Amino acid sequence: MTGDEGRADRDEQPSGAALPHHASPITHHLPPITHPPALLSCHDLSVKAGSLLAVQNVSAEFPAGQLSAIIGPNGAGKSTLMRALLGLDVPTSGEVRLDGRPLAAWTRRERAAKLAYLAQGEALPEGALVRDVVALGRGAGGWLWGLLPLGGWAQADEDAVTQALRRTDTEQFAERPVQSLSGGERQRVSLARALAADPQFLMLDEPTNHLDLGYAADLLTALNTEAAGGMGVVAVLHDLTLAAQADRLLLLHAGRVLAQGTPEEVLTPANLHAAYGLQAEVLRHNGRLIVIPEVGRGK
Ligand SMILES: Nc1ncnc2c1ncn2[C@@H]1O[C@H](COP(=O)(O)OP(=O)(O)OP(=O)(O)O)[C@@H](O)[C@H]1O
Repeated sequence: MTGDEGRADRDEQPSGAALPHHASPITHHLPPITHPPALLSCHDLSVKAGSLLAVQNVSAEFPAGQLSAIIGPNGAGKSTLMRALLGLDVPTSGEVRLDGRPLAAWTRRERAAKLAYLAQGEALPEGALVRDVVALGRGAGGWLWGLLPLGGWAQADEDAVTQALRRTDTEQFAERPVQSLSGGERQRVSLARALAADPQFLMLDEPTNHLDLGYAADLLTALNTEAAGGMGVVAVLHDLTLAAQADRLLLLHAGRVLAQGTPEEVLTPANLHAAYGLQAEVLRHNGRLIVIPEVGRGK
């Protein structure tokens, strides 16, 4: 029995059994049960990439219901950190926790049901129809010969695929082969594939790469919508003005945390100089931050 079930039993009053006047229902004396919000976190995490210690002593929290962006210069360790958060790379020390429990203690199937991953520059299977690609996202239980879902295919799976197509505005492409789509449209199909799994956390590595400003903004809007709906969204982003619209930022430099917090706390000229070796102005416009790097004019 879970704690919740026990609580429900205790709260239930026998039907028709009137309480004496002086006695108030027992529920009045109990504090409301509060569940801690879902959290993906890492604690003093160090991870090797090849022979290099690419992530060093990183502690950070990625709450559900928020869009968190991991930023930092090339080679800072962003992708390595994300892979470790997903359990794809094993840490050399420290640990990742999902809902307070070490990630290593979750089964592969449990992890696959909770965490969805959109890898950097992910290729889609040429020749496949969009709807079939999105359906692959429902394969957390595994696929037989890569074709048949092991757990059977229920109406709930079909509905989740349709919902994912709608949430990413890709329903219009559902019956088209993926190779007929533009880069930005394919990226939204990849996102739909990840959302079809109905994950608790959505992890994306440079999802706005190769997207024009319009598609990039659409994608960020879609991620904000998912976060507002309660999903934990963690994205590696290079564009700092886009990243400034996340709820939280984690700034990495040479594998270590240089700063973390709100965009206002992290995107300071001093932090940007320390991370990127860059003189930059940070402006506020209509409540948003805009990062303007100083670019030399040449001679
Ligand atoms: N297999 C490997 N063998 C050796 N070094 C590696 C390997 N994979 C990554 N690295 C190094 O680890 C460091 C961190 O790489 P990582 O891909 O995590 O950085 P990143 O911040 O995601 O970079 P980028 O923004 O360029 O994608 C880099 O210096 C990279 O060269």
